[in-house]
Amino acid sequence: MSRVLVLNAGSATLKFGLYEQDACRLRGLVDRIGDAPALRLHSGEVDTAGFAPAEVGHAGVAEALLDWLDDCIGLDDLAGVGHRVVHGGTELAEPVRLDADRLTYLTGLEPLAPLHQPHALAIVRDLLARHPELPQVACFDTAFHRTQPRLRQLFALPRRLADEGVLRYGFHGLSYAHVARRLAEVVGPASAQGRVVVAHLGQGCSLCALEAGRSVATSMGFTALDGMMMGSRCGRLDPGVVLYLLRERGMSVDEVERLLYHDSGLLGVSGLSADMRDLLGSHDAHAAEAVALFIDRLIGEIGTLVALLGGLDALVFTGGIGEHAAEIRQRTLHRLGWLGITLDAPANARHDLRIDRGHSSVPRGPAVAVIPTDEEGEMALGTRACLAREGASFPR
Ligand SMILES: Nc1ncnc2c1ncn2[C@@H]1O[C@H](COP(=O)(O)OP(=O)(O)O)[C@@H](O)[C@H]1O
Ligand SMILES: CC(=O)OP(=O)(O)O
Ligand SMILES: [Mg+2]
Repeated sequence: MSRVLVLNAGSATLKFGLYEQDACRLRGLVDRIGDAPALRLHSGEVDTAGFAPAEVGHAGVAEALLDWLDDCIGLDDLAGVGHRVVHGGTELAEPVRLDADRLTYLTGLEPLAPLHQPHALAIVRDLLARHPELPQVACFDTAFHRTQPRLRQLFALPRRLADEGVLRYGFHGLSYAHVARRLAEVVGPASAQGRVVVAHLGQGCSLCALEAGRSVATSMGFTALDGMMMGSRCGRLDPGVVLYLLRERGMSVDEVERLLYHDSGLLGVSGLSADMRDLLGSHDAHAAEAVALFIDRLIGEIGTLVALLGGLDALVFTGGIGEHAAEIRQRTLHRLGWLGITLDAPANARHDLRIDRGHSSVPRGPAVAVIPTDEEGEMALGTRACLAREGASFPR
């Protein structure tokens, strides 16, 4: 039976899935990297006792996971391994087999995604050393957005920089591709082909405008720092702030990078936590302000994309916060009544697939949906398609 393993090196977690044909056979993640790494399987098993020591960081955790997978499932006889590599730059816009040239190209993009790209590529190299014959495939967050019109990819910077690749790329494309795949079933074929805004709200947060199921605009840009406020990233920021910190505060480039990627967002404003659950459960005034800012920024991002789309047929929430935080959805939707949105509060509290009132009675206003994301499932599809296309010894 041909089996594909997928690995998703996110900013805070390392997720994996083992797929046999289209069925997921084993799924899990390592979280609390850098603190107390624990391996958790979706079946409920948890290995916290010495899975990997706290001090090993991303590379050590990946090594421990590969050891575990080697023992547990035998990596050698897989048809291939798919990796989430967030940045594919201008050249790579669909899943590709990894070879030395492509690895070099993708390594050159590491500064554009410092929380993700280096970790994913370190795993590729580790696997290459262990199992040189094993086909490895990169699946890109940026790929889904490469269909965007040129205007949406441009910064208002001198033209030569755009020619050199300083463009808005957008991220979370694997998540958006999965949502686009499920849209028709959840909101109906007409709305799915219409003007749709998807809010991916996890550790990283971004929004995407879809027309006929294709990305036409998104909130993230050159890097995964732009747009929506996130767990520990600032999102959209006046670039003058960066100049001020560098020149007037004498901060180094590394210190500013740390501030923007690790110390900002929900964590920076609350002073407490990057985790939305902690903030929603807190009575602290700064936690409340961080949540209020998150909602205000979310409404602004939705408004921008609705304006670019010229209207709204469906709004979709996904990602850890989008799927599980009913309070965030309710407080956001409460302020979007002007769009004709109606909220079915009990459905929202239950995290139903459809949470607008138009669903149960006469259709009215845009559909509002909660669609659980599945980046790993999307990567499994992309990896198989790539292996078939690129003529690997597939299926084995
Ligand atoms: N029940 C919940 N209520 C509020 N927030 C939640 C809930 N479950 C998960 N989250 C939030 O989702 C975020 C993680 O999202 P996720 O998509 O899993 O992250 P990642 O980007 O690492 O894949 C965290 O901020 C977490 O607090
Ligand atoms: C691109 C990005 O921000 O990803 P994540 O949400 O996994 O951090
Ligand atoms: Mg994520």
